[in-house]
Amino acid sequence: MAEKMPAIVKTKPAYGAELVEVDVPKPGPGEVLIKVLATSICGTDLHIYEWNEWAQSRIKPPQIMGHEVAGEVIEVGPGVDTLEVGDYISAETHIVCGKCYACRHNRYHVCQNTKIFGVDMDGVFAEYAIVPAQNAWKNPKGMKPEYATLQEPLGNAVDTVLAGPIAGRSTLITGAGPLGLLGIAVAKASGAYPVIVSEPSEFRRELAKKVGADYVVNPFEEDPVKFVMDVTDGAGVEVFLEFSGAPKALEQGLKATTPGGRVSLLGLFPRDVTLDFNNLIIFKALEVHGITGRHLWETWYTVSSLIQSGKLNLDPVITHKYKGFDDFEEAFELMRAGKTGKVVFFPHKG
Ligand SMILES: NC(=O)c1ccc[n+]([C@@H]2O[C@H](COP(=O)([O-])OP(=O)(O)OC[C@H]3O[C@@H](n4cnc5c(N)ncnc54)[C@H](O)[C@@H]3O)[C@@H](O)[C@H]2O)c1
Ligand SMILES: C[C@@H](O)[C@H](N)C(=O)O
Ligand SMILES: [Zn+2]
Ligand SMILES: [Zn+2]
Repeated sequence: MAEKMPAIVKTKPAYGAELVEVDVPKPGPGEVLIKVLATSICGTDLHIYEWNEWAQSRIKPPQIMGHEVAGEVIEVGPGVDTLEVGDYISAETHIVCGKCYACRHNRYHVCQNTKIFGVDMDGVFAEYAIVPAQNAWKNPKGMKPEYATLQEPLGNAVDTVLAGPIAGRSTLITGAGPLGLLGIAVAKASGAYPVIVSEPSEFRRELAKKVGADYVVNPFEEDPVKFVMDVTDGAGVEVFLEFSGAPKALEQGLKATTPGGRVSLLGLFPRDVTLDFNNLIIFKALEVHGITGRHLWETWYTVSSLIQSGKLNLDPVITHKYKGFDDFEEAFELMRAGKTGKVVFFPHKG
């Protein structure tokens, strides 16, 4: 096996990243080495690439980027008895402590000592990568690598959409970025109707329709609250799923939700948000959920089954596929410009 490999590395504390030759790592105790078959870009990778305030406070270059992955185990480190060479895996990115109050209540998704690979340590934008065995998820052999790598963000979408009843429920999704698009796919596969999507980008509204949205609205040109009221005969939606992180979308979504309805919030807001809590949440008796990460490991079972059911319309979500990493800068710039859904790399060119 090769001793060196190309990897997308955050080399400096500045905008961008570099494609460099690095050593193929050796798995330590409790780790496995995988051959990366597919890996996809997350919004968090973009923040690291752009070197925003959050990245500056958390990332310690030089570091291999990336955390969404599908790969084959090619070497097993000391003490690993749950995996063997040839296993086809994806990975939960949150490395949890198992010891804190949250973990001891089986709330691993909110472990207070969470570390994330590709964020707090080297990641998977490389031909080979290390995965902690405790974070590996075994995939069925037949699952396409381009779907298997999407399971981690799909887990975010599944926890958002399935935080309450969804079948047959009128649903508003704000934001059709990569996560919102996955949310649309999950909502449609789960029987939501009608699914109304509010998204300012025309490109992404078109993608939303391809994935299965029943209605789309441009919130910068039309009032999405009036739009929802018209579609729902004045009732408002039963379910509001926030995937944009835009404060305005949150307010509009709350206004468009029917009294007694359910609100699940995944988008991260860039600043504190001011809201009329009394009229928008309390007097409407809304059920509000904050969503983070994935439930371990219930969410992974659901995601894997949804993919295997064939009911998730993922192909339109994957807008860009790259063999190798040579064009990684183009991929990141397209994503920055909002001209993509999910972007998938297949690191091995052969
Ligand atoms: N809670 C978690 O665990 C978790 C995990 C992953 C991502 N996230 C967050 O989820 C959100 C979605 O992720 P993404 O990668 O799809 O982000 P993204 O920035 O690519 O997508 C956001 C979309 O919202 C749209 N938008 C902007 N203003 C809007 C408005 N007023 N109304 C409706 N839509 C509007 C944008 O055009 C864009 O298409 C982000 O805020 C991200 O930080 C949270
Ligand atoms: C790291 C972050 O981007 C990851 N997708 C999560 O769910 O937490
Ligand atoms: Zn991520
Ligand atoms: Zn913990």
